Amino acid sequence: MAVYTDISEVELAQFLAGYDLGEMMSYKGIAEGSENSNFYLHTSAGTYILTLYERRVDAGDLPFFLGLMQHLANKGISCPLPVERRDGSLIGEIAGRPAAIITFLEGVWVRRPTAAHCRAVGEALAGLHLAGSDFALKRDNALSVDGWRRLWAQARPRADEFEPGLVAEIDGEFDAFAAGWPDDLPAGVIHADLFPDNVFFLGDRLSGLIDFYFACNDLFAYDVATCLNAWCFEKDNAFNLTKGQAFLSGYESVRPLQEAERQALPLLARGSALRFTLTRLYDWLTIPDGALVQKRDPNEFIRRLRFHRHIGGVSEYGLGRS
Ligand SMILES: Nc1ncnc2c1ncn2[C@@H]1O[C@H](COP(=O)(O)OP(=O)(O)OP(=O)(O)O)[C@@H](O)[C@H]1O
Ligand SMILES: N[C@@H](CCO)C(=O)O
Repeated sequence: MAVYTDISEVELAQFLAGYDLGEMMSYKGIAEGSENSNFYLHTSAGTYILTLYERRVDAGDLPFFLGLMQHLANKGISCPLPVERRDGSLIGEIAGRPAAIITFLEGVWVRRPTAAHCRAVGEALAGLHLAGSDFALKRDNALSVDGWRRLWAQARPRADEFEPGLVAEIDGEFDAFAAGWPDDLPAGVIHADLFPDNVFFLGDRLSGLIDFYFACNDLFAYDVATCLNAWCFEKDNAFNLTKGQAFLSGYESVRPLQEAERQALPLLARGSALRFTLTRLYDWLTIPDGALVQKRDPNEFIRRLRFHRHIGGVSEYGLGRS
């Protein structure tokens, strides 16, 4: 599910009066996604996505997210283009929530990515990093080490209910980050959540990137690490070297990694695995059973975290292998 806020036809008609999108023909809630409320919107001008921004999105960040999509789309990245309102702004309000309309992208997300998909995602991620380099707005990563500490403070008292011993294990992770989290690697605009459900394909061809609502300024290699976690592990949580190699060689075909970025990958991948462990654990502990929201399993990322903690060297990700 992701329709937290329902809207009436009357509310929608009033909202659409702020746009040059012709007559409303139909709209329908979208079940997928977990953060915001999304609707397919058909008007006489075409098909669009209407998003109402919910709990994790700070309205003050919307100019960054929507401006970034506009910037990237203008640079040829296939991502949704926010539709301007009659007054030139990108953000309106419906049902008491900030809301925007963005263009509809063709394609489907792949449930079982192949190495070819992973390679295409690597190329697209590097393309995004380059295209974002001259985007004027800045946004700190609210879900980096300090943000993880805040989430952990809330989840920690009950974390051993999820898995006995988790409190001690995750406390230990924070010690590792305090000792060595890098801050001097190449940085810029990152997507920060480029999971399979945020990448559309038409066959093997990548047709678009969506969901820029965690985008921020941070290390490029952290985004690489997140994609290794999101794309290159199997359903049994085993790392797939062929996919790792395909993803990394796709990325490096557009933007080669510096040696310091390569060497930082195990720690960055641990941090990224912790980030998704913590948001999932927080949701697991706070979303009531029976709520319509789909809860994602923290265990998948606890397992990834353990994998990265014990990795012997970056060749185990497929770097430096031909
Ligand atoms: N521009 C678009 N074109 C086509 N479909 C879209 C577009 N944007 C969103 N969707 C559809 O809406 C769904 C949810 O979108 P999105 O991933 O942005 O939501 P979210 O609530 O932020 O989810 P997440 O849990 O991934 O953060 C997508 O899986 C897709 O089916
Ligand atoms: N992609 C995230 C959800 C949005 O942050 C996850 O799989 O936990």
